[in-house]
Amino acid sequence: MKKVGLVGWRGMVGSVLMQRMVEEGDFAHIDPVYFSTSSAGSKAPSLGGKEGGVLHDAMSVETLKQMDIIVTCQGGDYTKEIFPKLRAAGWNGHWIDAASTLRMDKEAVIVLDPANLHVIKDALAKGGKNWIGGNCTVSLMLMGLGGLFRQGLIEWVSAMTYQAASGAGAQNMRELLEQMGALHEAVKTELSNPASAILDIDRKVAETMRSPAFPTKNFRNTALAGSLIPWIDVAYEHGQSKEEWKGGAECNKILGLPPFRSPGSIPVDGLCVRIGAMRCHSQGLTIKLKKDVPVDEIADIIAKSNQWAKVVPNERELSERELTPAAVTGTLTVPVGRLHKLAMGPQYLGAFTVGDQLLWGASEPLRRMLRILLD
Ligand SMILES: NC(=O)C1=CN([C@@H]2O[C@H](COP(=O)(O)OP(=O)(O)OC[C@H]3O[C@@H](n4cnc5c(N)ncnc54)[C@H](OP(=O)(O)O)[C@@H]3O)[C@@H](O)[C@H]2O)C=CC1
Ligand SMILES: N[C@@H](CC(=O)OP(=O)(O)O)C(=O)O
Repeated sequence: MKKVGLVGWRGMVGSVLMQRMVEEGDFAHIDPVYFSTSSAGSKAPSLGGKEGGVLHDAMSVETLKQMDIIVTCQGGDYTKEIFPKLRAAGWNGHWIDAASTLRMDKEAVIVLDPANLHVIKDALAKGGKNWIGGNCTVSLMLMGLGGLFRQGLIEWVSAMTYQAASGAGAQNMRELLEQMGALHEAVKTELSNPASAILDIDRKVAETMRSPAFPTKNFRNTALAGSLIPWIDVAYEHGQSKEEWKGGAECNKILGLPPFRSPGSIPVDGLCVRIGAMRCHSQGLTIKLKKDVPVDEIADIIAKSNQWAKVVPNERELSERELTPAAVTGTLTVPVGRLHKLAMGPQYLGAFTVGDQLLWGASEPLRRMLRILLD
């Protein structure tokens, strides 16, 4: 049985991964070895009916070297420090990683098997060893629209995103809730009185979210609750944020197309915005099709692209009920709705999609890559 080193298993992404591995019976196929950057020597968890033993030092190249496969959700700094040392020490095992550090490396494949099994299989056949999970927004878009890409129907995509607090980390999810609580606290007396003036409530809410006492440390001194943040990650190039750049760069790499902005690649671009959802990213998509395809055919292609993509008819009640973070959170379903031709012409398609960014956006592609290596 393959020795699989698990690093970052107790973090937010790692915990979701462990939960999914238990649900899918993955532990039955591996000999799990747990690592920690902070508590080596302590008791490891026992998951999937397997005794975890003790935690090993995640910084020890000597111990890591004994693994056949390493799965890490520990983060980019860890990858930057440990991965080159491990390879330099001659380790030839498989490295499965949630962090973005290695994504654009020539040797690495960005894994999302429902969309790019062919790319994964090609790389495996050529001896590939580095398997990196994609950016959450990109993976979720491809889970929803994979069929249209696969059939070569897409000329370009503009993705306007509505990204959840979880993408910024566990502390940000907590801070969002603290902000919501602070806003409610500020007006709870007025709210309990149906006769109170809404503009007074609104004024108090605005004062509260602008107050220095409002909890904003994790969101870089900005309110998210009752507001939004129209910038995610660092500035990159061409006026894009890095999150926006990843849309084009990673999407093309995942699909095995030429590099973003080079001939033969598909332009993917748009604005990435943080909103007050907990862990589901949503995207409003404008898609230029290569030809005029009827909407019912498009819906059919999307519905058949994988078992998780689900078409929501373009109707008000169904969209309100099924095409929302509240409906999707904690599930693997990726609904795609609001499908209709836009006023720009018959080749322009509007769509809206939602997905859990801790599942398909982070942990699930890693878990599935592990199974591809094991099966
Ligand atoms: N957040 C996201 O949406 C996404 C994240 N990623 C990648 O995954 C990486 C990990 O992200 P995320 O899971 O959010 O990071 P976390 O901060 O939740 O966890 C990372 C590590 O922090 C340590 N840690 C310290 N204190 C705690 C605590 N109280 N509870 C749990 N862990 C703690 C753990 O390491 P130890 O046990 O060694 O102490 C843990 O493995 C990111 O850096 C990113 O590269 C990828 C896609 C999406
Ligand atoms: N940047 C994403 C989350 C994330 O971790 O992305 P990446 O895996 O590309 O670093 C967000 O903020 O929603």
